[in-house]
Amino acid sequence: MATINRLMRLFSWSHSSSLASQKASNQWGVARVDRELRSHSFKKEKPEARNIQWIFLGCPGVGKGTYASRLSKLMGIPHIATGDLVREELTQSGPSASELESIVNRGKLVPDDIIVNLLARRLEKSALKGETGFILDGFPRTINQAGILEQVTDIDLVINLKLREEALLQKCLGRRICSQCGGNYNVAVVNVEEQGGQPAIYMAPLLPPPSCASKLITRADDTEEVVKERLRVYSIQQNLGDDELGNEGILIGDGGLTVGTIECYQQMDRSLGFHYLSGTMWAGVASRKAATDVLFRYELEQLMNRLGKVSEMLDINSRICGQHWTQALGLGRGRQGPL
Ligand SMILES: Nc1ncnc2c1ncn2[C@@H]1O[C@H](COP(=O)(O)OP(=O)(O)O)[C@@H](O)[C@H]1O
Repeated sequence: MATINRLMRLFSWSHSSSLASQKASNQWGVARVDRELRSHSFKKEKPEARNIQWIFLGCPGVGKGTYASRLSKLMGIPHIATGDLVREELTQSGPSASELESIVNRGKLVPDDIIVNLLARRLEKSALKGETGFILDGFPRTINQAGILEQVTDIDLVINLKLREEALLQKCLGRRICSQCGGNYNVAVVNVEEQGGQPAIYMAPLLPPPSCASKLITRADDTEEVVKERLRVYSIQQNLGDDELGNEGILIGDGGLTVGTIECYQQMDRSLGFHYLSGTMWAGVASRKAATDVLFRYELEQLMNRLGKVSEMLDINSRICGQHWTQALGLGRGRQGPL
């Protein structure tokens, strides 16, 4: 049975449950997962029988959504962003939506039980379509979420992206969405000076086509005050996890890959199994701006075509990753709280 189906057996408990009833019943959590696990056989699937299961983590504005959605299109694997699931939920009317809206618009994290339930519903849709893999974006964000995911999936790769706070703030404030087609753009020209040994960062804007230009809207939680709060919440998670995040393992990046640099993309390529092509891809790339442009111009398409079967990719990944991602996150040590 597909991994997603196993996830669904675990996650599906009340698709119609409201925020209030979920809170009242307080029935979601690791204890419940443990109970469910005991009543089912959760034999892990053979990697060759399913598609990839990757995770993109990183601060608000780091670009994980952009990168994940591009990979998703290229590989034909669903891109599941928990932030999008939350925003979809906000379009529903009712007391749950307004309570959720107040959490999101204050820059806080949505409680684990709600986010897990939203994810379960999304995965059920995937399962009905016969999809067997995913690129998860923005989940897990707490140790509890990571523990739940770990119990029901075999995560192949976790990519942890990072960027200096000045650049993150500029990127979040520059984000725009086309109210008609839903396309994501960024009007900010990110230009952060070199400081204390940290390299300068330049990122060109990602401008909309003329057809979207007059229909751009800004997310309600992308105001300076809320972005700063989201970055603060995220940095608490990072600080708690940094000692483990730096470990070599399936969680790639030394405490996170700093995006916007050639090295980041090279390291990401290697980790995704593209290392044997990096020499060709990066030869002659002279500046950071060029590196960013090259990455997106290539769209990784040619690389993916040459990469071949998913099983081959998994094999490459397992050779790279000496340590399981939960170990890298310190889950084995009974830690609780945010990542
Ligand atoms: N895994 C999660 N756990 C808790 N809350 C989440 C999670 N994913 C998304 N959210 C909520 O949705 C909001 C928007 O998420 P997202 O679009 O990923 O934004 P960003 O990464 O830019 O902060 C978050 O600020 C948070 O309130």
